[in-house]
Amino acid sequence: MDRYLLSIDQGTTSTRAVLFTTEGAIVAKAQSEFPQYFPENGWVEHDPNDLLTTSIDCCQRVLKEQNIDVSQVAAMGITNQRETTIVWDKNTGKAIYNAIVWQDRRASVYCQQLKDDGLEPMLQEKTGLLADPYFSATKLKWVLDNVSGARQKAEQGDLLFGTVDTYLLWHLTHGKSHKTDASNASRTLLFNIHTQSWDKKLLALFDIPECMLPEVADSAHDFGVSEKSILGAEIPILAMAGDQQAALFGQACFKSGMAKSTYGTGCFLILNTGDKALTSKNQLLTTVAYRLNGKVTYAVEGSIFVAGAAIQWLRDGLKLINQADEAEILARDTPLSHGVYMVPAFTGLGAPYWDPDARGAIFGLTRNTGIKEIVTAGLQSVCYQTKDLQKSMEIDGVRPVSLRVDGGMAANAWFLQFLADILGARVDVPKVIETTAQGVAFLAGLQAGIFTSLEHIETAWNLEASYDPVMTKPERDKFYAGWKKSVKRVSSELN
Ligand SMILES: Nc1ncnc2c1ncn2[C@@H]1O[C@H](COP(=O)(O)OP(=O)(O)O)[C@@H](O)[C@H]1O
Ligand SMILES: O=P(O)(O)OC[C@H](O)CO
Repeated sequence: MDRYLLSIDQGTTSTRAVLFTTEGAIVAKAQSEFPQYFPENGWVEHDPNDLLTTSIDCCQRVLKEQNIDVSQVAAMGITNQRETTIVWDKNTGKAIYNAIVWQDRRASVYCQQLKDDGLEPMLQEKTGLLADPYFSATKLKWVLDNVSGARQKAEQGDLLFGTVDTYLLWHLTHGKSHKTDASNASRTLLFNIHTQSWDKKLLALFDIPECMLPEVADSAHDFGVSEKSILGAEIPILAMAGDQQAALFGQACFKSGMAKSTYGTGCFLILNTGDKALTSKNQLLTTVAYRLNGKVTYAVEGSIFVAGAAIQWLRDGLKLINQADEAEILARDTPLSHGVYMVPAFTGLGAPYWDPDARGAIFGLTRNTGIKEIVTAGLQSVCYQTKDLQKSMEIDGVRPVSLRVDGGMAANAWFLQFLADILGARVDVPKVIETTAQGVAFLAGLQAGIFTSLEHIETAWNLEASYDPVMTKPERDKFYAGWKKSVKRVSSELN
């Protein structure tokens, strides 16, 4: 009887369940979108129940459509949008407030205060992160400070905190397992990445009761079993990882110097630095890539908040295109000398600028500017932002030996060629671009003994296409100089 690995990939705009063979090939997938809530300017929320029900529904659909008996699923893994913060009552399982999404900027004033108080170097030293509202701690503090009765209940031990992995695990195991993995913990601003434990000084700073926090485990670990009533039989949950780290794993970037960049709603470039936790002097993040048998592999990360979302905005906001893939047709028909720059700082700027109050702009408009120039500038903005990250990594003394890409925008060949040109580096696309789901399936397979080693997993990664740079250096430098000038002009310091 065939056996399978099942992944839940709970993302920012949709949830997927992906079923893999025990060799790591995709058998089938199911996907569901859910509502986004924007209660105030800069706030982004999800209903936690939507995240749970879409996860269960996608698993049920994928198994049913393939007519697969649940007992054939050897193991499952959970990967998730990171940092998004949920607090729930452990007696009822009900969240006391909506999930506060990673993009949410409500804590920006508080974060500025942390910077003004000179606390950012200490935060960076312990956690590898910065004083930015992106991370969980300041969102969790907001819930405890603003939801009536929350702090008292938390102190009594009645409330639990989790990122989305933890929330799903707790519900799938009917409250039996309150755990996270080290890659997710490393995004909270509460976790000391050197000691691999919740940091007492940070818990005191943010005023977070330790009893709310999950136990932190390896990324491949026996997290519990899903309750029989949910999917028809118990399935061992053998892996959890933040989605970007899971993609690094799915891209088989196991050696120091290997990097991947995922182009979904945002873009996240992660470079494996092996057993060294590099402290960036250039505003990049240091993060746990994965932890196996207690051994931590670290990474540096550049996070860009708006990548594919810029194309979505051109489609849904400005209605300049009907479908995302039209962007490629328009770009192919646009001379590179068009002179338009778009800076999609819709929710501020992430790495390396970390300017939560910057807002977007389009520069260089003339009477000749039309739809195709603006759409092309949208695609190019994502390449320039990747260049910013590459430059920052170089200043920090690390240079990707190769860049493996994935995510929705990796379907756009024009974009990938311009990316290779602007980076002056080769860009590789794998055959399976569901690398996030694949990464956590690999991790679950490792724990189940289906994959015997990282070398074994490497054999399951296959190249689909490579893009080599053809642009000259003077041209590349000229385009990039135009971007740097534009990005300076959206800085919040000027507003
Ligand atoms: N051919 C394309 N060209 C440019 N952008 C695209 C293309 N296809 C999809 N996208 C963008 O990719 C994003 C979807 O990617 P996906 O990896 O599914 O995102 P997420 O997991 O963050 O929801 C959307 O923002 C969409 O605008
Ligand atoms: O849901 P995604 O794929 O946009 O990823 C979100 C990131 O994990 C946020 O840090």
